This record gives sequence, C-alpha cells and structure tokens, in this order.
Amino acid sequence: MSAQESPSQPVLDVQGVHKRFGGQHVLRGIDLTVRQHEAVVLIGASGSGKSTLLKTVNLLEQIDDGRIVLAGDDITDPRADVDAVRARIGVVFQHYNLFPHMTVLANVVLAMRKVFGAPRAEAERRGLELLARIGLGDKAGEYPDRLSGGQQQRVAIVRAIATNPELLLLDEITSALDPQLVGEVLDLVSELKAAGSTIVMATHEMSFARRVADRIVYLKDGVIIESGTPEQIFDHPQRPETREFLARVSDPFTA
Ligand SMILES: Nc1ncnc2c1ncn2[C@@H]1O[C@H](COP(=O)(O)OP(=O)(O)OP(=O)(O)O)[C@@H](O)[C@H]1O
Repeated sequence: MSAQESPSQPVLDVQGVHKRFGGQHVLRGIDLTVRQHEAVVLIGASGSGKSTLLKTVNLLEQIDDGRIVLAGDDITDPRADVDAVRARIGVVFQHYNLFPHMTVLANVVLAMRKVFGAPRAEAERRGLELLARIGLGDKAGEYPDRLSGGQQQRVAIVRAIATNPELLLLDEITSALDPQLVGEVLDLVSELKAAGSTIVMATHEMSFARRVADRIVYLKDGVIIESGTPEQIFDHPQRPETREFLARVSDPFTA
C-alpha cells in the first residue's frame, strides 16, 4: 500500500511550528505530516531551516510555538520524557558521530543495550546481522578510524535503525563525504526506504531526492513554499521561488 493510501495515523505531525534564535525567525509556521513508510525529503538553500526542523523533531531544539506529534503523542508537551521520545527516533547527522574508542559493533549495539536493556548476546547478534547486511560484517571488531567515511556513515545508519525506530531523521548525511563515497550511503537509504522505513531527510543531493522521496518539501527562509511528488516539484514546480531555487541548483551535486 502506498503512503497516500494508508489509512494509518501519521507517524509525524508538525503543526504550526515556530522557532527563533534570538531575533532570527528561523521556522515560521511549519506544518508537515509524514505517514508510515513515507520518505519526505527537505530541500532548500543553506540556512532555510532544514536542520533546525529536524532538530525540533528530535527535541534537540525547543520550539517557540506550535506542536509536534509523534504517532499520536505530543512530544513538545513540557511533560514529555525527552529520552523516551529520542528512543523512538533514529537520527543520523552529517558527521558520523561514532564513538572513536568503541569498536564498530559496540557502537551499533550501544543503544540496544543502554536504552532498551537488550541482553548483550541478543544485541550483538542483531548488530552483526545488520553489519553483515551492509557488507561490513568483517569490520565489527575494528575501530571507526579504520573505516572509510562512507563505511562509517553506513555504520551510523545501521546504529540508528538497530532499535527499530518509528521514524528516521537523516540530516545531510552525505555532505561530509568524498564524492566517490556518496553512492554507497545513498544506496543504503534507498534500501531502508524500500524495506518500509519512515524517513525525513534533509539533503542537497537533488538527484537522490528525486530517486528516494515520496514527497519533496521545499523550504525557504523557514517557510514551506511548496511540496509535492518529485515529479511535481522537479518537473512542474508551481511557485516562482521553487523554480528559481531549482534553476540555481540544476547541477545535482553542487546544490
Ligand atoms: N543554535 C543556533 N543558534 C543560532 N542560530 C542558529 C542555530 N542553529 C541554526 N541557526 C540559524 O538558523 C538558520 C537556519 O539554519 P539551519 O541549519 O536549520 O539551515 P539549513 O537549511 O539546515 O542549512 P544547511 O543546508 O546549510 O544545513 C541559519 O540562519 C542558522 O544560522
């Protein structure tokens, strides 16, 4: 069943969200609904608010107005348990953020063990299975600095999905990589999408956005200017702002 046909309640419902940093109004009334198995890709110029929006969902930034609902729970309610909310969301950032003093496997199993209390043997079995699935089974005992940037980022992705999060947030996950390593990371995201993950992702990789997204959301100065299927946004943008942005980033790898 496609996301559009799904009768299920949204996994994520961002309602009228505002965020200011000092005098700067960075998110100006964001409404965004993401359904199960949907991949939503945020595009927009540097500084348009993509990362900030993802951070508000993960409660790394507090919102000034509006609310954010995760599978029916208002996570921006001041009484919400921040750790419990974060345990439901997988996050991968631009920089892999693996712990350098821990092996690859120890990185992957950490949240399973610490947050969910999984027994070591069970967590390690799943960790090894996940690493094998991405072709890095033989790296389980290595330290992160022995891996390429692309391999490290794939480990970070596997770590994020190890606990079966309800939602996966991916923030510019290929921006810090050498161009030849970008493909392997994006292929893994495509596989997760195909396997049914619910994903919200910020990227400057327009060609990838077109490939993986069910819906593209174009942000400008903290406002959603236009959203739609990749075909609607890339081939038939309705708003002049969207057309201008896409003309500027027409080279997919220099956006
Ligand atoms: N912690 C912060 N304190 C002050 N200003 C911030 C903070 N975080 C973000 N900003 C500002 O908010 C605006 C939006 O930033 P944000 O990182 O969300 O944009 P972005 O669309 O993700 O950009 P990029 O594509 O470069 O990652 C920018 O002007 C940025 O300088």
